[in-house]
Amino acid sequence: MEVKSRAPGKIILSGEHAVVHGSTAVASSIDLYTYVSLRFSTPSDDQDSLKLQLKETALEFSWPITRIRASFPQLSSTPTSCSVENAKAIAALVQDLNIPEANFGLASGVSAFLWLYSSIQGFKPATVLVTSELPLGSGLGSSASFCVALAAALLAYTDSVSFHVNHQGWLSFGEKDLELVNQWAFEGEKIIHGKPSGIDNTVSAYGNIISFKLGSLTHMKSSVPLKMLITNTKVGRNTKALVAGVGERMLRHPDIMAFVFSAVDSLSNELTSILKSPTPDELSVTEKEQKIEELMEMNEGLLQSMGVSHATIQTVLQTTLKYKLASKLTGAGGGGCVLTLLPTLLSGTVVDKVVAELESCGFQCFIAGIGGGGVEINFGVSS
Ligand SMILES: Nc1ncnc2c1ncn2[C@@H]1O[C@H](COP(=O)(O)OP(=O)(O)O)[C@@H](O)[C@H]1O
Ligand SMILES: C[C@@](O)(CCOP(=O)(O)O)CC(=O)O
Ligand SMILES: [Mg+2]
Repeated sequence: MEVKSRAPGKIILSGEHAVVHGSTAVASSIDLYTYVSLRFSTPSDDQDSLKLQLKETALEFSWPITRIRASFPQLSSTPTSCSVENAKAIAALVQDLNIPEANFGLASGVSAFLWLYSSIQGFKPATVLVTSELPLGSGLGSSASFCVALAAALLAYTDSVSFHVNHQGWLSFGEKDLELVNQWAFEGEKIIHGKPSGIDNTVSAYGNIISFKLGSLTHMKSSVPLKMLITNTKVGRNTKALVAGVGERMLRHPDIMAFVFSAVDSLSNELTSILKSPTPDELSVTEKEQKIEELMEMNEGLLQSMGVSHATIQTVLQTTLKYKLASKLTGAGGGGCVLTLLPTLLSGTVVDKVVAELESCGFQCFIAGIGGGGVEINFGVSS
C-alpha cells in the first residue's frame, strides 16, 4: 500500500507578518512542490518501526513502534494542538536522533512529522519518504508544504475520504476532506513556526491566489499576468524567530505597530481589488502593474519598519531599482527570497541583465509558475 502526495510552496504578494496580527495578506501558490511517499509495512517486510527518509539531506530516522506508542499514551484523532506533555515526549524522540549540527533546523520538521503521523495514523509501522523542490527556510513556505503534503498522505487512507480526478493519476480531496488536511497541516505549522497565521498551509492546500485574514479567505484568479522574478539571497533564517521578533517589537511599540499593521491591511485590500477587477476595465494591464509595483514598494517599507529586512535584501532592492523594477521580500524575511515584478512589456534583455547582476552577487534567480492548484495525491506511483 503506497500513496504519494504533493503540495505547492507559495509566495506572499503582500501582508506577511502583519497577517499574524490580524491584517489581510495576499498569497499565491507556486509550481514547486514537496512530495511525500507513504508506504505501510506488510508482514513480509518484518519491520516494526516508523522510518522517515529526507531525500535532499540523505538523512534517515527511525523509531521502534513500541517507543512511539509509549510516548503518546492518549491521542485525539481530530486536529489538536500538541500539548506541553506531548511536546516533551516528541523532544525526547528527536533528541535521540543525534541530528547533525548542520541540519539541526530539521528538528522542528521531524517533530511536526511525529505529531501528525501518530495523531492521524497511530502506531502503524511505515516508511515515509520526503523530497522537496523548495529551498528550505527561504520564505517560499517549505514548512507549510511539508505539513500539507504529510497530512494529505496520512489522511488519504482514512475511511470516507472522497477525491476528484485531476490529471495523470493525481487526485484532489473533496471540500470537507481538504479542510481537514488544512487543519492538520496548521497543527504541524504550529510546531515549526510557534505562531503561524495559517496563510501558508491554506494556500498550499487550496492553491490559486488567496486573500486571507484570520482564517477567512477569498480565492481569486488574477486579471494581471503577475510574472515574478524570485531571488534567493541564500541567507538562511528561521520563521519562528522572525515572527517572535515582530511580536516583541509590537510589545515595545504597540501604538506604532498598530498603525503599521493597519497600513498593511489597507494595502492588501487594495491589491486584492486590483487583482480581482476584470481587465480590460478602466485600467489597462500596464496601469495595474504600476499600481502593484507601488504597493510592493510600500509593503517593503512597512516590512523594514517591522525589523525583518537584511543587508542582502537591500542589495536586491537596490540592484532591481537600477532597472526601475520594484521588489519586496517574501515570507518571513531576514534573508530568504525577494520578489521582483517583471512587467508584461519588459524586454527579455533587461531581465537577462538584472538576473546576471543579481547572480554576480551570489544570489540565485528563478521564475516560478504562479497560482496553480493545491495539494494532490496519487495512489498509482512508486517512489
Ligand atoms: N522537506 C522537509 N523535510 C523536513 N523538514 C522540512 C522540510 N521542509 C521544511 N521543513 C521544516 O521547515 C523548516 C523551514 O521552515 P521555515 O523556517 O518556516 O521556512 P520556510 O517555510 O519559508 O521554508 C525547516 O527547517 C524544517 O524544520
Ligand atoms: C511571516 C509569515 O507571515 C509567513 C512566513 O512564511 P515562511 O515560513 O517564511 O515561508 C508568518 C505566518 O503568516 O505564519
Ligand atoms: Mg514556513
